[in-house]
Amino acid sequence: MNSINPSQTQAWQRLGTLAEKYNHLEIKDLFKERERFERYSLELEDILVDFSKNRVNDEILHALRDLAEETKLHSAIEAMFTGKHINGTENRAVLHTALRNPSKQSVYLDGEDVMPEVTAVLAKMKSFADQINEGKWLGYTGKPIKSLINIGIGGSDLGPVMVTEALKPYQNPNLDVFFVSNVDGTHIAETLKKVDPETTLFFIASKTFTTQETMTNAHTARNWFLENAKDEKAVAKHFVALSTNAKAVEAFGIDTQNMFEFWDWVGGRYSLWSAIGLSIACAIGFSNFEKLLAGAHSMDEHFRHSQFNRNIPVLLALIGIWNTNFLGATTEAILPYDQYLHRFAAYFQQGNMESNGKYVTRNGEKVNYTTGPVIWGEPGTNGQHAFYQLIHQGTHLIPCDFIAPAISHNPIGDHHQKLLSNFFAQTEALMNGKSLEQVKAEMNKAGKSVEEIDKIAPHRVFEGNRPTNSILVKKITPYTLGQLIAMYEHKIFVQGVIWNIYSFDQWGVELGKVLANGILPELAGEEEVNSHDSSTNGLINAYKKMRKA
Ligand SMILES: O=P(O)(O)OC[C@H]1O[C@@](O)(CO)[C@@H](O)[C@@H]1O
Repeated sequence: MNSINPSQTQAWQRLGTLAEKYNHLEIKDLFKERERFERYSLELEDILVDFSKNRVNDEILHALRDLAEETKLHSAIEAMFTGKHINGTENRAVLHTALRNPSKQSVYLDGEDVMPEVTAVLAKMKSFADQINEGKWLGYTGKPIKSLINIGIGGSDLGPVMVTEALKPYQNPNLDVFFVSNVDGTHIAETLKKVDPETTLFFIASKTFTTQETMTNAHTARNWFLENAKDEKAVAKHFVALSTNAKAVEAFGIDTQNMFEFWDWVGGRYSLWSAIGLSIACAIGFSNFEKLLAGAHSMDEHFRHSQFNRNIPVLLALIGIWNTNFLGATTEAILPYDQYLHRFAAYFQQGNMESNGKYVTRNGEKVNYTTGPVIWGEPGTNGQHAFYQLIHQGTHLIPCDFIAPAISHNPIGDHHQKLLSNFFAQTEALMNGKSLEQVKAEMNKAGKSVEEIDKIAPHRVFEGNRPTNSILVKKITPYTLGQLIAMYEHKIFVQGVIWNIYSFDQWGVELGKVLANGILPELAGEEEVNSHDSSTNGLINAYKKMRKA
């Protein structure tokens, strides 16, 4: 993969000049062009992406596309889809796109077609999910499974949680699905209270099968189960493993027949399409899981074959780079106006921040520009009553992605229309704002005194000119959700290429874990700890003192 410092490209220099030239560019003024919405929005099947309410014009977009060309984005896209080892520090390919390749057309990795293995695992997942959904997978007392508990964390949890929540309308009503991720004993304790060991099946989801939280929870689950079942042989009916590490699975005591494998070329935060998605396939049925894959594949094809000026992930990525590197934004909000999508932003906290939260380039040098943004967000309209004050009148520039379905799964009265009126109004308000003159006229009309107007009016001014993208989806279905997730995956990929960083490793999560493993034994016993700085020593010793009191 090419390793070009973006800040040294002509396009980047040009963009810097344009940022000065258009320093006072007002989004609302750009709408003097009647066709702006038509020219600055794109559709892919039932998804409309409107990026017209951004501080970009044709000149800026042209320079952004030049940046994509100069940083060799085309060849980087092909390198990913064709199994090149683009995860440079781990010497791995990045082929989550092969997991959603319905044609089964060959995808070669180091000369070997990966599709036969992918197809075999999907077939095994289908067989298993069908047995669960048809009540044919029986527990140790002969009862069908009713409760599924996925034990995993990070990419082995966030994707299954987000998707099963987003697709709850498609969930088998005879199945309860739970997710345990936190090593805080409360998480598994509260979950086990809700289930019967005779009818519960555990998914131990871990790419490495070594993650401290997951293995701790898995052993707790196994002990709880055996306290009831008494017989080790019963484990095989109630535990399956989703992993790349057969040796560790066997050592844990799960029959490798009950292991659904995936591969090191599937990143954890890109793994919901793999065996990690088994809890999804069971919850919503395998045919819906296939639709999820098909939606993602549709976005893959769009991304791989569309010209950059008609390419949704590329344009979202480039506008994000304009906001981050030339307008100074450091965070991005994802605001789904859909309660079922309440874990969507959380999912892309890992997806984006664990991919592009990097400060060293692929050359091993420290970057001289900003890279991955902080991702956050909550469903609308709740966010409007929590943090929209800052988005509208704060000192931070916060680009927002507003997402909404045109059709609700729960059309109760006029609820959905009220939700959508807010969805449409917020981006309009963030763009247009409200001037001092408008505020004063309103207050004057309301009969406010001159003193009150002079005192209060400045606080009621909205500067506006705050950039947003609006993503309108006909309905959140397995297919459209697959498209949405893949859209963001590819946006993140494009930004990583342009920022010249490795988006598919996560060395930054290691140090804390190693230090925690060192502190763990120090917490036992009563002797004072003095092996750290005074703060860490002080905290540990205070903890010990509190426990004694
Ligand atoms: O699936 P596993 O191997 O248990 O890893 C869980 C998560 O832990 C990490 O923080 C890596 O250590 C994430 O990248 C990953 O998704």
